[in-house]
Amino acid sequence: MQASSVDEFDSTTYKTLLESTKAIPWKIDWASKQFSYIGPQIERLLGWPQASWKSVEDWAMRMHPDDRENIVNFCVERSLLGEDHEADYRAMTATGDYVWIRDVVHVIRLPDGSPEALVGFMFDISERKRTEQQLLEMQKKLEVLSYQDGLTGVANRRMFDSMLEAEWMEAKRSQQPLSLIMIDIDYFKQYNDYYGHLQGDEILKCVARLLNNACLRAKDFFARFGGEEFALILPETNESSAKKIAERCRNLIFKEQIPHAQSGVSQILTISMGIGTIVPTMHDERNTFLEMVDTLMYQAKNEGRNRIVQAQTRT
Ligand SMILES: Nc1nc2c(ncn2[C@@H]2O[C@H](COP(=O)(O)OP(=O)(O)OP(=O)(O)O)[C@@H](O)[C@H]2O)c(=O)[nH]1
Repeated sequence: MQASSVDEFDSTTYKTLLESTKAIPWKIDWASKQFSYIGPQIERLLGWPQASWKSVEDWAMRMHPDDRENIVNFCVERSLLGEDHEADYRAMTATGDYVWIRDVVHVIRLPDGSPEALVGFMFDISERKRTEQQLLEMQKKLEVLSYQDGLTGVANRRMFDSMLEAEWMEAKRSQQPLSLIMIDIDYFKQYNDYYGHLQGDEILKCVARLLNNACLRAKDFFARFGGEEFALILPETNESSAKKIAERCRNLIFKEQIPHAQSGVSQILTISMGIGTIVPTMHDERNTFLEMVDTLMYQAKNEGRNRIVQAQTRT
C-alpha cells in the first residue's frame, strides 16, 4: 500500500519534472513505431500539437528533406544494434521554418537484445548551431586574412612562401622551367618623403593592382614580398616568356605615368626587376634560387634602376 503510493508520487513527480524541462522527452514503441509519449513542450518549440505526434512517420516527415534519409537510417541502424545514440537534424515547425534539434536516444532492449522501445530527449540546439556557423565563417575570414596583405589586398609573404614551395616541388617533378620575377619600386623612400606616407600607401595599392593584372595565366602568382617589393611566380615559363612578362610589368607602370618628382631616374615612377628561371634538380635549393633572383633585382638597382636584369641560368 505504502509502496504503491510512493510509486504514484514518484511517477507524478517525474512527469512534472520531465514536462518542466527545456528538453523534450519522448518514447516510441519499437514494434508499432508509435509514439507512446511526447512532452507537451514540443508544441511550444515546433508548433505541432502534442497529439499530432503519432508515429515515427510524423517525426521523419517533419524533418528537413536533406537530413531525413541519413538520420532515419542512422537511428534505425543504431537501434537495431541496441546502441544509444545522438543525432542532429533540422526539424520543421508548423509554420515551415526549421529548428536545429539534437535527439539523444536510449534503446530499451528485450532480453534477446532486440529493441523494445526508444526513449529520448530532444534539445533545441539552434543557438549553438548559429554560433558554430559564425565561428566557421570567422575562421574562413581569418584564413583569408592570414594570407592577404592588409594594405594592397594581394597575397602576402606567407602565401608567397607556400606557393613557391609548392611550385618548386611541382617543377622538380615535372622538369618544367619555373620562373621568378622580383620587382622593387625605385626611390620609394624619396616618394614617401616628398608626397607623404599615405600617398605612398595609395601608390603601393595602385602598383599592386597593375602588376596583378600582368599575370594572365591561372597558374601565375603575384604577391607583395614586403615593403615596396613584389614577386611574380611563373610556373612552366621559360626565360623568354618570363622576360616578356617583366616587360609587360614595366609597361603597365609606365602607362600609368605616376609622377615621381624626386626619382633619380625619371620624372615618373619606375621599377627595377630581377628574373630567374630554373628547372630544379635534387641539388638545387629553393632559397638559394630566391636569393639569386633578389640579388639580380639589386643588380638592376646598381646598374641605374628602371631596368630588368635576367639570370643566365640553365633551362
Ligand atoms: N607608404 C608606404 N611605404 C612603405 C611601405 N613599406 C615600405 N615602405 C617604404 O619604402 C621605402 C623603401 O626604401 P628603400 O629600401 O631605401 O628603397 P628606395 O627608396 O625605393 O630606393 P631603391 O629601392 O634603391 O630605388 C622606405 O621608405 C619604406 O618606409 C608601406 O607599406 N607604405
